[in-house]
Amino acid sequence: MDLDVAGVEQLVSTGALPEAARVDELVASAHERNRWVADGVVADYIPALAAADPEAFGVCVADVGGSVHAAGDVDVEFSIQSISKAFVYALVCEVVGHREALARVGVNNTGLSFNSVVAIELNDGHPMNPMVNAGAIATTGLVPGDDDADRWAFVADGLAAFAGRELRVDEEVYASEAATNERNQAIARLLASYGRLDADPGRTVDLYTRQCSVLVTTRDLAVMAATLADGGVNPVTGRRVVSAGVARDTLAVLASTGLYERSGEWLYEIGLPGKSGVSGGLVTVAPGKGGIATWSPPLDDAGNSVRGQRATAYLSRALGLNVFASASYRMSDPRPLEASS
Ligand SMILES: NC(=O)CC[C@H](N)C(=O)O
Repeated sequence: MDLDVAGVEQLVSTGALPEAARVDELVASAHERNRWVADGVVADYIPALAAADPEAFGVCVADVGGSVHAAGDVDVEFSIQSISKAFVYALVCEVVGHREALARVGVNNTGLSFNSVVAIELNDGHPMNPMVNAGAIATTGLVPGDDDADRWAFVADGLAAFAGRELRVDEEVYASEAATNERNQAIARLLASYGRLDADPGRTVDLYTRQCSVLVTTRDLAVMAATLADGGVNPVTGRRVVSAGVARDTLAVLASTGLYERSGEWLYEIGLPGKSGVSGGLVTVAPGKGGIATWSPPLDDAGNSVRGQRATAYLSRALGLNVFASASYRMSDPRPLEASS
C-alpha cells in the first residue's frame, strides 16, 4: 500500500523524542496530511462495527515522561478489538510466565489472515502466536480465576491499569459479536480438539469477545502503548502493570505478528512493534520513548487501518523512531553501496 512518505526524511533513532512543541507539530501534521484519504472499508462482519464513522480520525503520541500530544478525534470511544490481544497477552505472561506462554501459544507468524482456521490445521493444531484469533483465544484460556467473574476482573483490571483509568464494555458491540462469532467458536473447539485449550471453549470465546468489546479512546491507546514502551510502567499513573521482561517479550511478539500477514511489510516500513484492530485502532511502540496510537475505521484487506498506517509511517520517520535507523550512521548518506566496501 502507498504510505505516502516518499518525501519524508527518515530521522535516525536517538535516545529520546524531540522537544514537546515539535512532537505536537508532527502529530498535527500526521493528522492533517492523511485526513482526506478515502481508501479502505469499514469492517462489517461484526454488525455493530458497520455503524462506525468512516471520517473519524485521531492521532496521539504519549511519551515515557507522561506527556500526551494529540490531534483529531482522540477522545471518542470505540471498541478495542484485536488490540486487546497485545495487552491481555502481557497480563497473562505476567502470571503464567513467558516460557509457558511461548510453549502454549508460540510467537511465529502464520502468514495467514487473523481468523484463519487453515493456519491451525497447517501447524498440527498449534495456535502459532497470540496476535491471531487462535493464539489470542488460547491466551485468554490461560487467564487465571475461579469463575467467570474472577477471570473478567483479571482482564478488566489489567486493561484499566494499562490505560490508567476504568474502562467499560460496549454492550452492543459485545452482543453483536457474541451473536455472530461462530468462526471464533469453531477455532476454540478446534484448539480444544488438539489439546491446546484446557479451559471451556465456549466460556473462553465469551471472555475473549468481552475483552474485544472494551471501550477505549485513541488517547487511552497511546498511554497503553507508552506503558509497554516504558518497560511496563504506566508513565501517567506511575504504576507498574507488567514486568520489564514481559513488556520486552510482548514487543518482540508484536514486531513479528502485530499486523497479521502484513507484519513483515510493517516492520520494513515503520521499524517498530505495532498492533492493529478491526475497529480501526492501531498502536505502535517506540521502546524507551513512547507510544503512538491512531484511530480511523476504514481498513485495508488485511484488516489494518489505512489512515493509521500512513500516519504512523510518517511519525516513525519524522520523529526518528525506526529502531533499525541507528544514530551511528546517516540515513541520507549518498554513498553508493559499492563505495563502502
Ligand atoms: N482483527 C480484529 O480486531 C478481530 C477482533 C474480533 N473481535 C474478532 O475476533 O474477530
